[in-house]
Amino acid sequence: MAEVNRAQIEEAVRLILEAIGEDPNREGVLDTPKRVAKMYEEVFSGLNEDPKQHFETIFSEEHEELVLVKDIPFYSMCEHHLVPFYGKAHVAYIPRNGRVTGLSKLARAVEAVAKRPQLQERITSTVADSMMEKLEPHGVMVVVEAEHMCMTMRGVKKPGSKTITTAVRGVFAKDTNARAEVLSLIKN
Ligand SMILES: Nc1nc2c(ncn2[C@@H]2O[C@H](COP(=O)(O)OP(=O)(O)OP(=O)(O)O)[C@@H](O)[C@H]2O)c(=O)[nH]1
Ligand SMILES: [Zn+2]
Repeated sequence: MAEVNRAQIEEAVRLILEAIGEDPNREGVLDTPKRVAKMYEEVFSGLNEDPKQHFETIFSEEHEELVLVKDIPFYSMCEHHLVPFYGKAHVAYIPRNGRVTGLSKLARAVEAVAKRPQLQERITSTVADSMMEKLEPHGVMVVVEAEHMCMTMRGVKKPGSKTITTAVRGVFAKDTNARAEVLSLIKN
């Protein structure tokens, strides 16, 4: 995939500054195009990353029971408005055939998927599907809760409103108790 084109972003930001009626040569904003380009390179770095690559680390460990990493903070950018949405992701899975991955890899996958223009639903399902494909577990459950700045600072203006999305795969799709266990652990 193409790397971020910083010069092009700088040019675009200069144009935006001009278009909103700012003077792009004013001292305070002179370096803003450069700063924004650097920031976009950072916040969109996930475009160059396949979340599945993080699940190459597999330990052979006979634990065929729940693993949950909860309260993984993330920041993403809404693909409709390019403003942030952010919150927490909770990632659970039940390993199979000794295919246990590193705990940090669950957080790394969330990060890789979040750092792109995104929808909350797609973050949730992409993490779940990547884990299903690479770890072949009994099941995966991903819960994401977030606040969308496009709904708080503008538009409908509903600060404090939270969006919760879930993706359930494998055993979690069939077993209400398995889902309930994860939800109660997330709440406590
Ligand atoms: N499903 C989904 N919608 C999102 C997400 N982030 C932002 N949106 C919504 O995307 C929609 C875009 O709606 P449009 O009518 O095309 O754009 P808009 O006129 O700016 O909409 P308003 O936000 O209602 O002012 C809005 O309803 C946003 O709330 C997300 O992660 N998932
Ligand atoms: Zn938005």
